[in-house]
Amino acid sequence: MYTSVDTLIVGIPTIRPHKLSVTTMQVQTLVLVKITTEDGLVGWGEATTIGGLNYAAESPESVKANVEHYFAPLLLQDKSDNVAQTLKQVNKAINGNRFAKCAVQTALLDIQAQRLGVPLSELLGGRLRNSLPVLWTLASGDTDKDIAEAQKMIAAKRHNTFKLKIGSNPWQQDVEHVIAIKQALGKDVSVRVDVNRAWSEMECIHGIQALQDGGIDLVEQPCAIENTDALRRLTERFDVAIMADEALTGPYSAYRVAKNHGAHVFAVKIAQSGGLLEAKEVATVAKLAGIDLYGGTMLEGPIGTIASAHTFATFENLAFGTELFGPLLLTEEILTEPLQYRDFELHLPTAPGLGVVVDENKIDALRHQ
Ligand SMILES: O=C(O)C[C@H]1C=CC(=O)O1
Ligand SMILES: [Mn+2]
Repeated sequence: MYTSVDTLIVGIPTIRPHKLSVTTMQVQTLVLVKITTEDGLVGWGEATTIGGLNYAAESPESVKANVEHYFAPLLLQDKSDNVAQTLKQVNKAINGNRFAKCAVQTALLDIQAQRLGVPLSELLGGRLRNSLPVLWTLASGDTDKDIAEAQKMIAAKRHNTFKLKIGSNPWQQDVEHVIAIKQALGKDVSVRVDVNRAWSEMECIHGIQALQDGGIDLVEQPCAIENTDALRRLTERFDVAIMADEALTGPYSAYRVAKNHGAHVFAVKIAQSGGLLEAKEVATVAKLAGIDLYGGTMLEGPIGTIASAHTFATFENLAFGTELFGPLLLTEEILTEPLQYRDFELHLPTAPGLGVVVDENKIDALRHQ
């Protein structure tokens, strides 16, 4: 029933350099998976990462190679007409490759939801909200530019919560930058930081204390991915919310962190979780352990972003909102109608499946491979 599986790599310049501790992005490389069926349905998924292999263990090129060589043959010979069984087969036959699995699962669920005539969120348990709060990440690397950018976003009613990417300078310098921005924006604007695992445990102790004293609301993945013991100790030590991000690589890792209450908040990402269904499992683990939720991004374009939105719209608890701003960081639109951002929120579409229409001519023009 599946007649083709294509993986497209699309490069889109960002609106400004986006500086993280692991890389500085000038271009985002979207990885899109397109699956077609015998009866003419088309499903889309996305497996975008950040900075090649700088952020995670899958690159755009590895996703493309593995989808073409391993996922596609499985799907093309699948006659089951049963998505759950197809996904089970894929998970049984293929180890790892969570980003690729997420893109393939998204496309299959997009097709299934279109076939049933319902928005994708309905296959994931149903929507508890039709729009999601979206913060903006300030990452120009310059304090004054970041303040001006934040003020512009507040005035335009686009974002009123900000995350600062830190960790590439000595911690004292980064903390000074954060506190200057917090002071300029005032007490009603929530400011959070993402250290992207750059600090040692001692740097975490000093840096987080200063951030907590300066009125920062949340500290994301301050220490090494594997050092979940340090993350737990920081969670016990501080009142400011400590969030696990890169440490979460699907339901099992979520369970291991949750078991010891190793974070106050989980950043749930569909790609890191290995799919939308697995992201739901991560959210359930968090709920059972009394851990709050935040809807994370791999800075995907509109397809991964709206797939994430369908998933996060089903979460009971979304105490820290989302960061589903990826498409707004890009200079080119690849949908015929852009995603709807207004009044500080992303509004979900109501059409069947993902509910978006991909502009394939635009993609052809931007494609690398
Ligand atoms: O959270 C991350 O680590 C990755 C990403 C999310 C927002 C952003 O600017 O970078
Ligand atoms: Mn993060």
